[in-house]
Amino acid sequence: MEEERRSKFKRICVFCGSSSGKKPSYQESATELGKTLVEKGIDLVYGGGSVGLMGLVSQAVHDGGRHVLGVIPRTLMPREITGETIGEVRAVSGMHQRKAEMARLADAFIALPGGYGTLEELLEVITWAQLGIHRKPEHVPETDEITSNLIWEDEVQRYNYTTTESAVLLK
Ligand SMILES: C/C(=C\CNc1ncnc2c1ncn2[C@@H]1O[C@H](COP(=O)(O)O)[C@@H](O)[C@H]1O)CO
Repeated sequence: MEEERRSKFKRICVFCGSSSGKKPSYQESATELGKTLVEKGIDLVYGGGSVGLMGLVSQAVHDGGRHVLGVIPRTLMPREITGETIGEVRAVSGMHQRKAEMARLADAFIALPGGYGTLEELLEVITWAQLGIHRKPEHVPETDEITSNLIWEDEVQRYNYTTTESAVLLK
């Protein structure tokens, strides 16, 4: 029974807002996602720190006893920027190295609501998947009205700026 609940993914990367936002259901789903990762025996890699939705997901994973790895550019390390860090922290030289490291370490990616940073991170891993640089799945929950509205899949596909195969990369 325990085995059945286990996921094939060992470590998932979560992209999400460094702000909590003002929609309580988004905050609740961040904590819920953290708990789901714990139930399925999945570790977390993320942008580090305890601010916003990032803090809620990572706290739930950490509280549940799974490994949390935050990848933080040295320039963002001061506590007033990222908040208290939990779990393991890996300092990297910059934003590009952070994204490369998160992508390398994760088996799959989930994006929760967020701003430009979240969207940029998500679009990069989708683009890399489209180019065949990796074959790791990306997922945006349907309840996320922000990101799912911004991923204009239907339009991009309608005007032939992506293939049918690439349009379904986002599951
Ligand atoms: C700008 C301020 C705090 C930012 N602190 C961050 N700490 C850690 N990681 C961050 C931070 N800001 C962006 N990130 C990365 O981008 C994603 C969130 O960006 P968004 O624009 O908030 O959606 C997240 O996944 C991180 O990897 C002080 O106000």
